[in-house]
Amino acid sequence: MKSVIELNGVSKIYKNKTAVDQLSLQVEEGSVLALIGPNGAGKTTTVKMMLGLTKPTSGHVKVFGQHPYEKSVRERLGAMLQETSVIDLMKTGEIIDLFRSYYKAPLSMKQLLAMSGLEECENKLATSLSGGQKRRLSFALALAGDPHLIFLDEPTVGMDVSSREVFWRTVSALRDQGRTIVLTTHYMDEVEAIADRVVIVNNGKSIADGTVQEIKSTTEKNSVSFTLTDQVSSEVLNSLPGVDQVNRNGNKVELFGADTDLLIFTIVRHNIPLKDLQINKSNLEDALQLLISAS
Ligand SMILES: Nc1ncnc2c1ncn2[C@@H]1O[C@H](COP(=O)(O)OP(=O)(O)OP(=O)(O)O)[C@@H](O)[C@H]1O
Repeated sequence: MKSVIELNGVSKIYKNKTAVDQLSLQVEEGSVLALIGPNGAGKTTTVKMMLGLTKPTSGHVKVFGQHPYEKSVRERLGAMLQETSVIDLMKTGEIIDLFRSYYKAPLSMKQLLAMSGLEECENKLATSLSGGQKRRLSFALALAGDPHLIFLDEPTVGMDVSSREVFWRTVSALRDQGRTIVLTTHYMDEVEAIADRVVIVNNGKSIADGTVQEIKSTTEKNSVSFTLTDQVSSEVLNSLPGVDQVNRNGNKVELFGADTDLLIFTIVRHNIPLKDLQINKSNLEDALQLLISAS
């Protein structure tokens, strides 16, 4: 697979604040990379360096094998950044047309309105759009030049559930067409649904890098919990196949083990008398919090 973005030992220092610290990573063509981490971790600064909007203090950034501030690179990028600025007194359709005019082979107005879910807003003044609609306009503008590489910095903040659905369906379709997508978000369900690869950033450093499953498995703590309806000793529970740990409070029991299917098979096979059985799977949010606190 070809790398579209290469970061090699990249740091960014603002006065005496190190926002990004020796970050190296490659982004493969046709993939969705999610950069996640707490507020102030350095995600937006990293995206801005990939876009050529901020120069690294040290290290190298290459996009399509070139410096990101080259015109030929910029023509192939689209970005939806956190600030949504709306040009006063222009209609949604007029702003989209203005952005289309910057590119040699823009997408059509019809395509852009459909992809962003703004069909009903073409003739509305941009200043009268809701917060979520302004984010969608920002998405339409990012796509105006039919970009090969798309940056989405916290794209769905302010969008309602159905807008989010339209948004992620469009992003998935873009990936299926071979577009490369770099995403930052604080919504872990979105990362689990869309990302091919996740890089966790904390204090400007990459502290984990892998697929969603790989990241989750580094900290996985799956369990089944239930209420005993008859006496069973803790020794018996501890000795069951697949059980790594037992937490018990009277007749409330939680059995931990990597494979919850095996835990259920085991408790059925050993006729453990129980009610209110629940399966508890660790999620990406748990993994993120654990990895951050351990770093
Ligand atoms: N222009 C700037 N001047 C000085 N410090 C800055 C500047 N931009 C960012 N920083 C600092 O760099 C650090 C990283 O900021 P950045 O915006 O990249 O974080 P982030 O991970 O995107 O955060 P969030 O999730 O809140 O958007 C923060 O401590 C921030 O205050």
